[in-house]
Amino acid sequence: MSANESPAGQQQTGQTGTYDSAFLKACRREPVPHTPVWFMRQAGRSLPEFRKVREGIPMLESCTRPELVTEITLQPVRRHGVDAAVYYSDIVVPLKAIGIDLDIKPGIGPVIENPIRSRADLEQLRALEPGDVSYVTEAIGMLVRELGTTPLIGFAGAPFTLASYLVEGGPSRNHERTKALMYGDPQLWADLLDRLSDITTAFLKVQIEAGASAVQVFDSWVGALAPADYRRSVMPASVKVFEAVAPYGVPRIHFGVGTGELLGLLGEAGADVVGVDWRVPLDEAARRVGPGKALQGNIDPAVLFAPREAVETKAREVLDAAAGLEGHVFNLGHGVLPNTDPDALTRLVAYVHEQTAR
Ligand SMILES: Cc1c2[nH]c(c1CCC(=O)O)Cc1[nH]c(c(CCC(=O)O)c1C)Cc1[nH]c(c(CCC(=O)O)c1C)Cc1[nH]c(c(C)c1CCC(=O)O)C2
Repeated sequence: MSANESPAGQQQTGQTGTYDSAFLKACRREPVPHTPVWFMRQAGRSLPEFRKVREGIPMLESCTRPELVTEITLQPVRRHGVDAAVYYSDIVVPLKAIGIDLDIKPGIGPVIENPIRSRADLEQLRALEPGDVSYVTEAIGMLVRELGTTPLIGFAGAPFTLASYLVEGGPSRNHERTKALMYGDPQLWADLLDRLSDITTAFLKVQIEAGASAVQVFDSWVGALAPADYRRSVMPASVKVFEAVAPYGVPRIHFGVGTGELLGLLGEAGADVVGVDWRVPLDEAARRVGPGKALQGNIDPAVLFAPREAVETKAREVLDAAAGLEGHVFNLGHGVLPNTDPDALTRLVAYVHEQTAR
């Protein structure tokens, strides 16, 4: 039995040697040698070595170059000693790959040339074929060889968060056009989310088949919804994604921001691990999510700008709140902010490892 096989001998992942890693054990709610740590947006602008290799290369182009993707994905693993790598890409990469005219504008985010607001617009959303993102398969192949026993997390945007970009045409504070479509034309909305769930699923499958050891679904903006609306108009599409990737047996993480009132439903949607932002302490989050799930989180990313002692006090609070959990993956409550001092992240990883060594 190789290290990436379960006791039953079932092949769990294409990435050899990661099965016994602290990160995957925590996701499976098994005892761990230390609490595993990784950071959302760990690969990116907070690192000088990232800015150096990305110089002059637009974001979306960088995602199509396997050697560059491999280097950027490895940078935070080398520097911080995190317990998992997160694949360098973006939630809009599969949309670009099926021919949607979009760009990622520095300092703004994804901007869509022809937003989707009518039934005719829906035709822009064709199915994603693995061949559309062959660079992802190639990059993950290179990465899993380089990473050894460090697991690689693949990811995709959840249907609601992708829909918000597509309908608004770009980032939005209030998601008003998105909600207008959701309330005003429920059938078109349902069809839109259903197509997006197939694209999200296809993108996750490519990453798992290439060797990713876990996947995270980012529903970053879903906290804008009331629970009843989430349950009726969004949850079915997310459930479909989690069910479709379940047979692979890799842990599925489900993350959103401002989801205090939605945590129970996020748990119900089917993931193995629920990501929690900094607004709800993890012990309370565990009560809301219910049994049988690991939790991920949840230090406020802005805390990293405070002096070391304050960061450690906050990290200690997170660890204390997590003490009774079935499984805990330490993370921020949202992505690393661009101006974060990388050394503060390195120190935080060391602190969590040292405080939780068993
Ligand atoms: C909502 C969302 C997006 N993209 C993503 C999400 C979900 C996570 C979240 O909630 O923060 C996911 C994402 N985007 C990126 C990653 C890389 C992997 C990692 O986490 O390290 C991940 C996981 C790279 C990126 N994605 C982006 C950058 C920066 C752009 C650049 O370097 O040119 C990176 C490194 C751009 C992007 N792409 C998006 C935004 C809002 C932005 C920021 C715009 C800006 O402030 O410049 C859409």
